[in-house]
Parts: sequence; C-alpha cells; structure tokens
Amino acid sequence: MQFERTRIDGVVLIRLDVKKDGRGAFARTFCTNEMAAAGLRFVVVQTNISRNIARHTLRGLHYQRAPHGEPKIVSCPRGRIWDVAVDLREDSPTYRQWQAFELSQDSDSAVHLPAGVAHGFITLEADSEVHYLMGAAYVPGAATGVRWDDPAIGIDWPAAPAVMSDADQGYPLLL
Ligand SMILES: Cc1cn([C@H]2C[C@H](O)[C@@H](COP(=O)(O)OP(=O)(O)O[C@H]3O[C@H](C)C(=O)[C@H](O)[C@H]3O)O2)c(=O)[nH]c1=O
Repeated sequence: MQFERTRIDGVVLIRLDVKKDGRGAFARTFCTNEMAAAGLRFVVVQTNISRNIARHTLRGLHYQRAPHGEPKIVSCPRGRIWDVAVDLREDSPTYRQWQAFELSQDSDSAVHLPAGVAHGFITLEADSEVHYLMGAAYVPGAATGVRWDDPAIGIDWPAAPAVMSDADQGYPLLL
C-alpha cells in the first residue's frame, strides 16, 4: 500500500498494491502495521456499506461531534464516486478547506479521513456502493453535518445532486 498525503493533515490517499494474474487480481485493502508505519494509527471499530441507486446521489457532509469524532477509511468497491473531505478542525491551518478524490471499483484506492474532517460524496454512476472502515463507534446523538453547498466551504461539485436526504439539505450554514 502507498500512502499519499494531501494538503489537509490526516487526509491520505491510500493506493493498493494489486497483484494481477490470469484469474484476475488480489489486493490487501487494510493493514494495521502498514498504516502505523505511515503514521496512521487506525483500529477498525465498525464497518459500513452504502448502496446508492441513482447517479448523482449526494450524501453528506457528515461528521460526529467531539469526543465522538470518527476516523474513517472510504472506498468504492462498485461504481464511481466523487468523494469529499472538509477540514472542520478550528485549530487547523486548512480549516474549512476541502479536497476531493475520484474513487471507483477500478481506482484501487481509498481515502483516510481523520476525526474532525467532514465527509460526503456524490455518485458518478448509478448503483454505486461506498464502503467504510470506521475508527470510532456510531453515536447518533453526536452525528451532525454541514451543508454540501455552503459558500463558506465552496465545494466545486462535478454535478448537481439529483437525490439527497432532507436531513442533508437541512444542515445549517457555517457562520
Ligand atoms: C452512519 C450510520 C447510520 N445508521 C443508520 C441511521 C439511519 O437510520 C440510516 C441511514 O443513516 P444516514 O442517513 O446518516 O446515512 P448516510 O447519509 O449514508 O450517512 C453516512 O454518509 C456520510 C457520507 C458519512 O461519511 C457517514 O459515514 C455517514 O454519516 O442508517 C446506522 O445505523 N449506523 C451508522 O453508522
């Protein structure tokens, strides 16, 4: 696995080492030791799957309030998504900055997001699935979010959302 750091501390693109042969391919998708060697201590607490029927389904931007911040590793085993991380750590030099990655069944990659970074995505194909390794437990009372179209963040989405939850459309704007 290769770990590519980005301009947002803790947001790391993970590239898989894919072993191909006549049968197809094999890749290690998570390794505690390789993560630790890259300075990323990650303990898988929960894993989630998100199935999205329509193209241009937008989910997010979500995070859990401290002390329930949730590191996560996101991948797209089916279809294709435009995946976004937004730094909401007020003491971070990249506070309110965003970074996006195209993840797909063919990208052989995943994205690590640390606690304090909000996450969202828009699907670029129908029937796209998103897989999560979660470094903290889901705490419904701590789950919250920021608006996908908040001008204070200014995400340059590749498409307008066709499908969103009412909750995602109702988050308050950052002051
Ligand atoms: C996150 C979560 C949700 N749920 C229940 C709550 C609802 O009854 C249902 C759907 O939840 P929600 O609408 O929050 O699902 P998403 O909009 O896909 O939320 C996720 O999508 C964004 C992009 C993320 O990064 C988070 O992982 C997560 O917030 O699953 C659970 O039971 N456990 C969980 O860990």
